[in-house]
Amino acid sequence: MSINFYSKFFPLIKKGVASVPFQLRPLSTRTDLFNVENKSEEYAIFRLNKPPVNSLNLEYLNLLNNQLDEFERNPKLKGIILTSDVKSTFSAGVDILEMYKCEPKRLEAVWRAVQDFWIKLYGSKKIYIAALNGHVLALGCAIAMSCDYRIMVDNDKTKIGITAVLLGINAPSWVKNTMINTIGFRETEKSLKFAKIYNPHQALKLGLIDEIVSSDKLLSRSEEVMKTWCKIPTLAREMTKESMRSETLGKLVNNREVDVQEFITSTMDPHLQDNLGKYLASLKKK
Ligand SMILES: CC/C=C\CCC/C=C/C(=O)SCCNC(=O)CCNC(=O)[C@H](O)C(C)(C)COP(=O)(O)OP(=O)(O)OC[C@H]1O[C@@H](n2cnc3c(N)ncnc32)[C@H](O)[C@@H]1OP(=O)(O)O
Repeated sequence: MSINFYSKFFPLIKKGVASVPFQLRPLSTRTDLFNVENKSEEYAIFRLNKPPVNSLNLEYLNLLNNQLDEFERNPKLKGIILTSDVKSTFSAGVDILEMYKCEPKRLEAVWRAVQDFWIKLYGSKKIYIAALNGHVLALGCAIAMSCDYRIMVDNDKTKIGITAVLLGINAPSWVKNTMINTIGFRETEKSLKFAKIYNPHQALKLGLIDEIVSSDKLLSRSEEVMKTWCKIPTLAREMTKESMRSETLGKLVNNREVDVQEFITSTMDPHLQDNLGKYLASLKKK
């Protein structure tokens, strides 16, 4: 049986494979905002690099989405280690400036790009290992949870979690489902309702991350895990991933318009705008 989980949801990607042979692509890609280092034919390291906190605005999301497509087009590539070159932060989530005093058209484009990113990442048949070098907040946490495995630095000051509710935001159902699939229903309910933020040891206990290592070992340990996973029979691994994830994935893929409208309506609400303004000011005041 031929299986291509990703292209089931993105049929056009198949066309890309046909028209642009991957052998012609450069081995490594470097932009100002991220860096892809091909460690072997089988896996690459993908480093986010948008200081100060890898916040995700529309242009950045589009850039990252293109790179995820690029990975999918390479049939020899089995896995990607996703990490950050920004000191002490993996990602602080969506760029709050995209949500504050925003134009509905732009907000819609941002949210569609966020959906695309999650669908590509959660739905990828490749192995994604998150090497969490620093804070992992809000959408950053959803991204980490969408990877297959999470390794975090051993630093008590490093935070991971989703505090959307403090901003007056109800996390979308695909974020809730991703978290439920990671730490279970009860812990997700407590985590989201009470805006819980965890240090690495608390997160490990909960199953939100899988391992803690010292910062100097973060990449070497991630590569060790990746090499082990690359030895697993590919087709069986892909089929297992698909069978574990297709139901959750389908809930957003088949419901994108409702999710977009809910996000726009709730974000444009004056109370939420007021909260966002205060929150931004508090971040700047620090
Ligand atoms: C899963 C999604 C759930 C619901 C979906 C609803 C849609 C919303 C999704 C989101 O992701 S909203 C984003 C929420 N993110 C946060 O609340 C994180 C906020 N940031 C922080 O807590 C901290 O910045 C930090 C990541 C812990 C890093 O702390 P540090 O002390 O190192 O840096 P500092 O706070 O001084 O920040 C530096 C600089 O960056 C600005 N900043 C921080 N986060 C964001 C952000 N998300 N968007 C835009 N800008 C951000 C901050 O204001 C500082 O700016 P300045 O240098 O100009 O002062």
